Amino acid sequence: MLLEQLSINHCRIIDSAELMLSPGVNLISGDNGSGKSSILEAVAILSRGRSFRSPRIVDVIQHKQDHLLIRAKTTDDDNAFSIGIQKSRTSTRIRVNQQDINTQAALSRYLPVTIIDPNSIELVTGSPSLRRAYIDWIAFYLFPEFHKVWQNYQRVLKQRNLCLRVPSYLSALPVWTDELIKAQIRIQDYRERSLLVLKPQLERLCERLLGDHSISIKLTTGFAQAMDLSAESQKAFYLEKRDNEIKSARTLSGAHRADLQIMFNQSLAQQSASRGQLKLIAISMLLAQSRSIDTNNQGKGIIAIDDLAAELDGENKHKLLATLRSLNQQLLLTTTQSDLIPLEADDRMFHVKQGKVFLKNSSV
Ligand SMILES: Nc1ncnc2c1ncn2[C@@H]1O[C@H](COP(=O)(O)OP(=O)(O)OP(=O)(O)O)[C@@H](O)[C@H]1O
Repeated sequence: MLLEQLSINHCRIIDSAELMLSPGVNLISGDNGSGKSSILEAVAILSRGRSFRSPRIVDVIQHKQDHLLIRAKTTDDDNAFSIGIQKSRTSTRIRVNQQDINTQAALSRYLPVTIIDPNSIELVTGSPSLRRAYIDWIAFYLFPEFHKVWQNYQRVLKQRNLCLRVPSYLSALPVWTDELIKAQIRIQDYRERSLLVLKPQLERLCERLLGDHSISIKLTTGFAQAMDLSAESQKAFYLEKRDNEIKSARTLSGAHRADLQIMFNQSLAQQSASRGQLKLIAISMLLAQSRSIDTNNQGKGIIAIDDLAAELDGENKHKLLATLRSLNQQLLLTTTQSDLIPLEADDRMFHVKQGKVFLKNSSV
């Protein structure tokens, strides 16, 4: 999938901008506060319905405007798509090829963007929900049916929690426990399969970016004790924990508590890696995520990096840029340094000044 054209209206400092993008490197340079990150924010909103910087859309909509509008033209093999999202404080309108569609997931299929920003380190150090979202993103793009399986799991979990919370629903607990058991066996299976695809990509990228340090990654099941996930074992487990769960009024174990355990030189990465190393681990994980969905090696995933140079020393920056070039994927890189990466024939350089975007010297 390639992002060919991006048009942004009323997104933070950007009133209106249009970018014709290269299939290779797109370098977006400008001073602090000029609007570089706002461009990536617009791409994120189109790809996943929300910004990576603020959970509230009201922060992103330009002051004195009541909505933002992001549109793009994308291509996949021989097909071209025109996609768009309009968001106000209270509503969202999504269009694909001139037709209104109902769900963000349907839009996301057209734009698999992996975003790396200075907070990406939280993928390693932050809450397990970030790592579940990370592995589920791969499953979403690799297995078209995964999204339905995931939605079903959320629905069943909600119902089961209701049984645990409301005494009059308690009699339905065994039914929803059985449903939950079935649903999480499926979720775990998709996650394991995604991890199998991810692992070799991650090993390759870590070798390039972290040299001799060893990295390994393991999926935990969301159950406190080591147990197999067979229906019988889960059933016995939930029966034993029934009173505890009723007291807590929620499901305490299961796929919604799963995690990825990231080991760095045989110790937990969060506890043993330096900040620079954590950043490189997170970048390796995110690049590997994007590589994982590119099963036919056609450059399917788009990689967007906000403030690439932040916190990396010269040598690591150099290694990262060489690695990015070798991936053969579309790249959107923001930087305050316009000479960050030597440009090649097909590359594009955009300059952003006070929310206006210029292609080299001409306004686009
Ligand atoms: N809702 C908004 N409406 C209008 N302008 C906004 C809004 N939110 C933030 N801004 C302004 O937009 C700019 C933020 O731009 P952005 O973060 O994209 O800059 P940047 O070039 O990435 O900066 P840096 O290099 O410092 O990260 C700031 O000048 C900020 O004051």
